[in-house]
Amino acid sequence: MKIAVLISGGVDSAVVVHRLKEEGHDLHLFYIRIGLDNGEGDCSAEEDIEMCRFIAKKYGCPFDVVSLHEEYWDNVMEYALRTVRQGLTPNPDIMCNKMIKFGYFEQRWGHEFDKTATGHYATTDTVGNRVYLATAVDPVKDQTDFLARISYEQLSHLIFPIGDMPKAKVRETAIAVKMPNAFRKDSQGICFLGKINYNDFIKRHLGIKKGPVIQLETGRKLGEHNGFWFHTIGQRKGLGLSGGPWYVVKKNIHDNVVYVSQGYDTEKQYGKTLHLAEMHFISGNPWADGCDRVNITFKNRHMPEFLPATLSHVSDDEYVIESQNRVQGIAPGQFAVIYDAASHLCYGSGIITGQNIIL
Ligand SMILES: Nc1ncnc2c1ncn2[C@@H]1O[C@H](COP(=O)(O)OP(=O)(O)OP(=O)(O)O)[C@@H](O)[C@H]1O
Repeated sequence: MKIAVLISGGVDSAVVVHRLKEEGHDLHLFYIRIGLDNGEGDCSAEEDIEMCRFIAKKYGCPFDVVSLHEEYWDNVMEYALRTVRQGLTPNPDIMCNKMIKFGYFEQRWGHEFDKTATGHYATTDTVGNRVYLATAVDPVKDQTDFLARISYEQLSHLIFPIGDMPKAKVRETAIAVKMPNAFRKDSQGICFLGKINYNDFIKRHLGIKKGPVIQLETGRKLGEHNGFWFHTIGQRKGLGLSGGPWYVVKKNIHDNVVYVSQGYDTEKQYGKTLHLAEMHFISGNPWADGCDRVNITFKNRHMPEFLPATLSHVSDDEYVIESQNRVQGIAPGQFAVIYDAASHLCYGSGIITGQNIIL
């Protein structure tokens, strides 16, 4: 098969190259440049590209560096800043996969190949005659949540050659074949948060606007913040308050107020009901005959646990998740990713809406 391989210079995609080459495929490697404005966050790119060159040479594969810098800025960054400005919590990694890696890349280069491969920890499964996104063998490394917004067409063209390997095995393989990046640290989310100082970035684009930090239960002013856009529901660190722990539990965007609640066990930071809009099912709605309290599992952020719950379709654009257990930090704007009850198939995702943000 002719396969385009997206490589980052990291160990996972390097092992993808090794595996596919061993299977005898015809590979073309691509590194995507996604620097931010002013080159922000792109300092490691040259080092990464050198690593990719080395891997391409080692395996005798053609290698290209392609730029999607502007597309990244116009789509992912624009979305992230717009979302933060609205007081919501964005997920740039999800958008980067949908719009950049599997959007523009596919349109311009990937479509010329039989498949596009990445080092994501995910698998696919066929049920009936439809392909579904499915979870990785290594539940801690599973990255299906970052892929939960891609289209069926995108999914159909993708393969995830290391999704059936535990991370430890990936590293062992890299060491065994003397991959120069075998001991490289894992990156944390590709696109944005892992590479730059998030607060500096937000400050540069949205500025500073002082406002009060108020204890929700008592209405007492505890301090000042620099703008609601620096704070997200469920946040604990970076509030600068003594006598904590303090959690952000509510925001008033209109008046620039951040509400906090004290203590590990404060009920205010938990909820069991999540309201979702803009539901997207990757391989079509699995409950086309009706979705009323069907058993599912879900994630409301990137984390190893799959939370048991039920899902109901309550109106045209609204779905509701009722979680069995209380969920910490339900942040509007974030994606709730929907899995089957066995946490095997990833059906898609909806965007969390909520009452803890006053517009
Ligand atoms: N700049 C890039 N250019 C091309 N492909 C990329 C780039 N960044 C990430 N990828 C692809 O997306 C996959 C997932 O990226 P992520 O940063 O989450 O990976 P990771 O688990 O640290 O993997 P790796 O060890 O390969 O970097 C990578 O394995 C790679 O296939």
